[in-house]
Parts: sequence; structure tokens; C-alpha cells
Amino acid sequence: MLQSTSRLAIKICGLSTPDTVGAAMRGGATHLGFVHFPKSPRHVEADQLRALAAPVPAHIERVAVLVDPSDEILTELSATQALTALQLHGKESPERAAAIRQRFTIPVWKAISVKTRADIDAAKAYNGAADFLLFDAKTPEGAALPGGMGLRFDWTLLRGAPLSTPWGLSGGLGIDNVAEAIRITGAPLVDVSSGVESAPGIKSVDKIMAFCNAASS
Ligand SMILES: O=C(O)c1ccccc1NCC(=O)[C@H](O)[C@H](O)COP(=O)(O)O
Repeated sequence: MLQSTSRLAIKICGLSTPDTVGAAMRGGATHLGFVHFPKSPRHVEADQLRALAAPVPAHIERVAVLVDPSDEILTELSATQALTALQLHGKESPERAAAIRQRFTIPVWKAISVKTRADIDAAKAYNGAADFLLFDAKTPEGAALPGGMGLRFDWTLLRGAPLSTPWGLSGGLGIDNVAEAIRITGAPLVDVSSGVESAPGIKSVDKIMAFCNAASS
């Protein structure tokens, strides 16, 4: 889980190679994200995830990103013993999030798709059901993926929002805008995927390092 320190948490999401996992760790990322969703160019199988996470020290979180996962998929991923959290990035209800947390005894993150302030207000339904809320941009109806599209939402919507569950900011973050995003929202955690890629699904070591530096500056 996100520790209650004043240090900014950084999650590099959609990692799929050892060299980019290494770059994220060297850059100071606190969280590494692994997408398990076959339609994604960032998809990693359970065995691949286990191998990628093997050299990661215990203090760095390993988060699986999932879209409406079945219990069968969750059982397979749990068996890797590589994960410290599950990020639900589909249409999982608060009841489903709570049930997953209880059955798999692991912290659950819920991605909240945001376009308007009402979307942020509605996230309170997950208080007590999810351990962490990740505010991400709403992707258009019919989009290929529910995340990882480089889309951002109006960050000022988060100003003054009464959030009682730990949270983070995602969606369209990059080297050139992450510092401004932190300034506007006060986000304790920032999450990036396509903003540190050279092509969809291809993470860049240089961009990961630059993002971590920009976020921490
Ligand atoms: O990244 C994916 O391919 C993906 C696929 C299915 C569900 C979620 C996915 N990504 C979720 C993330 O956590 C991303 O980091 C987040 O949406 C931000 O992405 P980006 O705007 O590209 O930085």
C-alpha cells in the first residue's frame, strides 16, 4: 500500500521487460504496474509477471492491472506470489472490489474514470471497499482500452474533493506536465504509462528516468 509519508509515490505502469523494470527502480519508482489484459499492447502473462517481479525488492510495490477479472484469473495471478496490490480498471462495482479484497487478501485499487466532478464524487461509493483510488481519464465509448491511452482530465476537478480513501493521479501524465499536475492536485501518487513509451507498449528507459526526475523535482 501507499505509505503515509510525505514522499511522492511514483507508479510506472505497463512494464514488460527487465530493463525497464530496472530503470523504474533506479529512477525511484515506488510502484511498478503490470498489465494483465490480453487486448493491451502491455499485456504480460502470469509467468512473465512473476519473472519480472522476482528481482524487485520488497519495499517496491508490484501492482497487477486488471479489467473485470474473473476469480480464475485472480487465482492464477495470486499463485505467482509476486503482487502487493490489484488494480481494478474495469467496471467492477464496490461489492465486487470488496469481495476480491476479502477472497484474495490483498489490497485492492479501483481506477475511477473521470470526465466531470460527478465522477469524482461518485468514487465515494468505494470508501471501505477499495484501499486506494486511482483517478484516470475516461476513455471514449468504444475505445480499445480503458486506460493507457495518454488521455488526461481536468485536474482542477480534484481541488477540494473530500477524499477519505488514499488516492493517486493518472491519465496523460508525462515528463513535461507531471510537475504541474502535482502542483494543481497535490496528488500523493502519480501513475504513468504511455507518457514513458516510444511506441504503444514499448517503454523507454530514458523517458522513465526523465519522468521520475520531473516528478521528484
Ligand atoms: O495500459 C494499459 O494498456 C491498460 C489496459 C487496460 C486497462 C488499464 C490499462 N492501463 C492503466 C494504467 O494504470 C495506466 O497507467 C493509466 O491508464 C495511465 O495511462 P497513460 O495515460 O497512458 O499514462
